[in-house]
Amino acid sequence: MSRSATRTRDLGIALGKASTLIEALPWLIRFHGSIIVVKYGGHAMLDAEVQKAFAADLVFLRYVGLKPVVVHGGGPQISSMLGKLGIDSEFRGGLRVTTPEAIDVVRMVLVGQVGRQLVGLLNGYGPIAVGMSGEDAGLFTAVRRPAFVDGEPVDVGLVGDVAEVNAEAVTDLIDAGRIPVISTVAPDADGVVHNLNADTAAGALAVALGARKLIVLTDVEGLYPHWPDKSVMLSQIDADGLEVLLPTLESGMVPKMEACLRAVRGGVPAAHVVDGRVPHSALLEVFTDEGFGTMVVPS
Ligand SMILES: Nc1ncnc2c1ncn2[C@@H]1O[C@H](COP(=O)(O)OP(=O)(O)O)[C@@H](O)[C@H]1O
Ligand SMILES: CC(=O)N[C@@H](CCC(=O)OP(=O)(O)O)C(=O)O
Repeated sequence: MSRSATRTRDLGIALGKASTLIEALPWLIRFHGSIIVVKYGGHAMLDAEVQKAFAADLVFLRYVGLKPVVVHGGGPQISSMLGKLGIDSEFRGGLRVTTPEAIDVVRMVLVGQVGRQLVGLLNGYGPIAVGMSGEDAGLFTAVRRPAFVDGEPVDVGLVGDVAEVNAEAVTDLIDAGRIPVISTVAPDADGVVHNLNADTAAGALAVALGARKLIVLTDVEGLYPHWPDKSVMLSQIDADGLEVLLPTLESGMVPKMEACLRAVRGGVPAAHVVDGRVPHSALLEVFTDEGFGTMVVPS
């Protein structure tokens, strides 16, 4: 190739990069300064390369002027540790049956293992991430909740809903330019530590922070209304429609869609369920308008 042909090709590549950057401008203007709560599910974090891409996305969002907050799960990681200790995992209505023996393992894995690992990945870019659990600075107060199976309440042990959020525990960190990374265990009013489903906690936190978006990264493309039939995926659903669909949903989708509903009913303009196995899915969700995953909007 001649030198001038090489130069023309290089200019073409450079212009392509500039156009990709400039395409993000409307979204940068729209979301500048906004809090975005990103729930990172345990199933979406099983691939090391995708985890690295997730960390890069979050740091990118922060440096272009958004305020990302991470709420992480760790269901498969907890089940794996319980298995090593000879304890079986049982889920009812999408929630782990949590015995006093299991809660210690849940806390150890979420706070001491998964949370630490994410903080480490983010801090590979500089001292920006701070890990905390619902126990820190009174972030969450839990209240014991049952699961619902076929519409009936079922006791699942030390499992909590979020009764109260001390939003300042997180906004102090955001104001200091940090990315909070939140593990979802929390004490109830008597100080007894409960296991909070991470979707549930992310929905409640998004409301308390007045977030602009809740993004739930999971291991499925979005919400399938006729699951396990995957012929139809909903790209958008409003709160009333979701409320009707909720009783028909099963397993992990129940707390996820309940959380999205809680978020939009509580004033969050949009909640998205997105395939976190796709590298850079968080970034793609913020900077594109093409209906990535399922978007829940207010009615
Ligand atoms: N209606 C549905 N649409 C999509 N996925 C569903 C549905 N019902 C159940 N699922 C299951 O829910 C899973 C996601 O929930 P979960 O395993 O708790 O993920 P996470 O670890 O991301 O919270 C999917 O992998 C899928 O198997
Ligand atoms: C009560 C309850 O089910 N808690 C969850 C907490 C972790 C979580 O939510 O993890 P994912 O987001 O990966 O599913 C559990 O023990 O598995």
